[in-house]
Amino acid sequence: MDKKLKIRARYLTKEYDMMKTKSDKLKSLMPFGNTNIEKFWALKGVSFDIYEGDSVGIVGLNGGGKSTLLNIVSQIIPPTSGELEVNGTTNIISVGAGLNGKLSGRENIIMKCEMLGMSPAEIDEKMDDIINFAGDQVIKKIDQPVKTYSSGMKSRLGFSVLVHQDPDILIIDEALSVGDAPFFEKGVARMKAFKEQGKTIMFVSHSLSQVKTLCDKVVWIDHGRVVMEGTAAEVLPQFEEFQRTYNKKSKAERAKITRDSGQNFSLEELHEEHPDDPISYFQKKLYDKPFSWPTQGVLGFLTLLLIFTIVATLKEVPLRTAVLHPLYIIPASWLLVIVAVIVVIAGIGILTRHRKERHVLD
Ligand SMILES: Nc1ncnc2c1ncn2[C@@H]1O[C@H](COP(=O)(O)OP(=O)(O)OP(=O)(O)O)[C@@H](O)[C@H]1O
Repeated sequence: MDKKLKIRARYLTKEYDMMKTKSDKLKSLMPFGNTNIEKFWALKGVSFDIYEGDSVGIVGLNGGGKSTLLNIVSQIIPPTSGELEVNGTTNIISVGAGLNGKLSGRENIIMKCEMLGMSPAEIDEKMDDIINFAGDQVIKKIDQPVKTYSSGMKSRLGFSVLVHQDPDILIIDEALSVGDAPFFEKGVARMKAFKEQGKTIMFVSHSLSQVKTLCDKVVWIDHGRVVMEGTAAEVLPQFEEFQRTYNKKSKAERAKITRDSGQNFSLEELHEEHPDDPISYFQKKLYDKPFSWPTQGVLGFLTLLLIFTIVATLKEVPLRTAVLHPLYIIPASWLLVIVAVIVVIAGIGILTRHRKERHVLD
């Protein structure tokens, strides 16, 4: 019988804003300011199919895009473009993800279990098992705020909640790397049990021996692209060889490779590489598109009109009179200030754009 397709990814991309200063953060909140912020492509067209019962390891160098990919598959963050189909309920575990630092360990267990649709009676029944599985350190601090836990303790707590659920697809980011040997063995035993039940697993780890133990397929991602996929025996030796060579490069060389690779990418080029696939795979999702200049102009005009109407209403001046004689409602000195502010904002925009272009050319 054919295995069911669980996850189908086509040309997933992710573009992040590189917010370096407070003003970048402010700009990113405004529809008009976002276009000047430096961008970084963390994923550049990742495609794969994962079937029921597959246990897939995602390997790659630091910053290769593994966590970004898992967060997209778990639907925690949206992709910039591409198509994702997930058939089944997913659950992600990464260091501290989804835990609230202000709540105690016990309250976090309740919160996560409720979010996963468990009833209070079910949560009560599983509570002791979850706490015990997380290990001695967590047991001792279970009624203290999670912000006082080490990252390893947070991860073990999250992992323990995960393995006491019944999701179709388990998505695990580095969770097993932070435990001691007994925790790792318990974790591996649970994962193997999940595998035997036919669950689908996606697993990110820097420990290649963990990947070898748990995964029958491996996808190697480097600088946002799939380099190779196959069995652990096929992929891991080549990845290790690549890792050895890469690690010989200086820190500066590695930083340059990452920076260049994050910037030298466009959706148009990706489409040119795959001309037979639907154009919709290579278009930014609506929420990721910056407003075009004409749209920005129309929105700016409508905003000013709204402010004008509000001021006219507050001053009880009929709108027609206010339009014909704007100085009735806005004193000339205010007008001067408004014009000056607009000129300064436009000037800063032009200057930062000019600086950014120079920086890219340098
Ligand atoms: N929110 C963000 N804003 C800007 N850049 C980001 C953001 N999150 C990740 N990045 C960048 O995207 C790239 C991929 O990051 P990601 O965490 O997905 O890689 P990774 O393979 O999981 O890395 P590691 O193995 O070190 O955990 C990195 O260069 C990272 O600096």
